[in-house]
Amino acid sequence: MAFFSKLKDRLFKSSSKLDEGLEAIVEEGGAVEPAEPAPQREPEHPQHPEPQPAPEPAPIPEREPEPEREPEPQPVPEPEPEREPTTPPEEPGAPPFAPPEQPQPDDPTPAPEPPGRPAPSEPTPGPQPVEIPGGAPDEMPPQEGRGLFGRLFGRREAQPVMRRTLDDDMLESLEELLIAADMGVDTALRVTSNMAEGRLGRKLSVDEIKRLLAAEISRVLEPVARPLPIYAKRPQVVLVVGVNGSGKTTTIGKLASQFKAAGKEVVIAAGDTFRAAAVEQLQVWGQRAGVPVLTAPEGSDPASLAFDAMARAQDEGADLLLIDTAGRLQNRQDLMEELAKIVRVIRKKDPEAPHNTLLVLDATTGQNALAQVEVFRQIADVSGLVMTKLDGTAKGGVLVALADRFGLPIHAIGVGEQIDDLAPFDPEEFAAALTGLEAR
Ligand SMILES: Nc1nc2c(ncn2[C@@H]2O[C@H](COP(=O)(O)OP(=O)(O)OP(=O)(O)O)[C@@H](O)[C@H]2O)c(=O)[nH]1
Repeated sequence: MAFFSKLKDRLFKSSSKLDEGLEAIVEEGGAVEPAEPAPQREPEHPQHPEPQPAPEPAPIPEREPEPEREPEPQPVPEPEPEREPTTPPEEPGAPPFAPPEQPQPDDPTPAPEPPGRPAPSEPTPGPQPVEIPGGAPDEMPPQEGRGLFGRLFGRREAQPVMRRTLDDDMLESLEELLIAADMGVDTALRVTSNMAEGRLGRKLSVDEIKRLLAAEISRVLEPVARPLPIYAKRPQVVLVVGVNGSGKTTTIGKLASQFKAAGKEVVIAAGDTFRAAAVEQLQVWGQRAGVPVLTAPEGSDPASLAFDAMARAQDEGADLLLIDTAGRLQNRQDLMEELAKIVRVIRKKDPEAPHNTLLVLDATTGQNALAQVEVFRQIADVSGLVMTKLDGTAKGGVLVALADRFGLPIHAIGVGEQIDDLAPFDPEEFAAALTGLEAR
């Protein structure tokens, strides 16, 4: 998958850190095992768990008559009000939105399975050992290392490989490595104890450890990997919150472009009226995407802009209204009041709005992202996360900690500044990239 290699290249810092750390751990107490007789055939995808085809984005079907749900009185939109979702658009760009939500407890109509993505798995009650995907890969030398006969007939020559016995010392080193990779203490402990479950005393190579680690990480991430749901509601109002510089404006620009490319009518409200530069930046994105950007004079009331934008989006029958907001956490009380006011006024137009409140987090802030989630959950009704700047940071592990701690849906990740550098969050892909496993 094209995005995988991009993600892997760009997560280089995180994966190389883990790579090097794992090698050091195995070398420290390991020994080179003599070559073993090799099995006859090499699996097609020795490097990846369950060699399945990569999940493909599903197309957005025409907005068609879907059974209207009876509006229910919902004073607080938590959990997310379930509406009829549509499905996501085709390539290009694999937009990070659209597969329908899983049925909510208050929804009498079960949502259809999201195409192209397995349903989020139930949280596993306790540690359950996962199979090392791909079997015993280190017995399999790379293609170049095989003799002509081996290559012709699928036989291969075994090569010696360094292995270390999984014991308490090694687990401790693994924990430290994961903590250093910004996974957080609790998550690192949970992941390593799951890795150890039923495997203490086993000799493991670096590659086997990577597979185990990737499988455990993937298991933590799976339940939260949910693309931004698209509702039949018009306009679907998406409020975008986050601290200054986290990537809100860029994310809105990317989303607007991708929605527009998928045939949706989008309106943007430049609600950060305190930063002229942010407004200009949004205007540039809007021009690029061919999406109107509503602005207001610097320092004016963002709530009144949001109200106007809502009115315009309704008048024009827009599918989506994306509202940018200020991220001045220095004065939390002000920001809380500002966001509350925005919500209050748009609810005059649609009592269920905003339909999504996206918190945009900058991966380079590492563990600080956890604190930001705590704060924004207090001041806004955060319904999902977007993590930006996963390119060029060694702190990608924080996403695993976020998933483990909050369980909030992670809709998309940003790995660059270009329009197509926002993609749906794929847990397996991410885990493989983070641990430095090869592409499937
Ligand atoms: N490398 C990289 N840079 C990003 C990504 N997303 C955003 N950026 C950059 O991060 C910087 C800040 O992004 P903005 O979108 O302006 O952030 P913001 O949250 O809107 O910031 P304010 O307007 O100050 O509130 C810009 O230079 C973006 O180009 C990403 O995924 N990767």
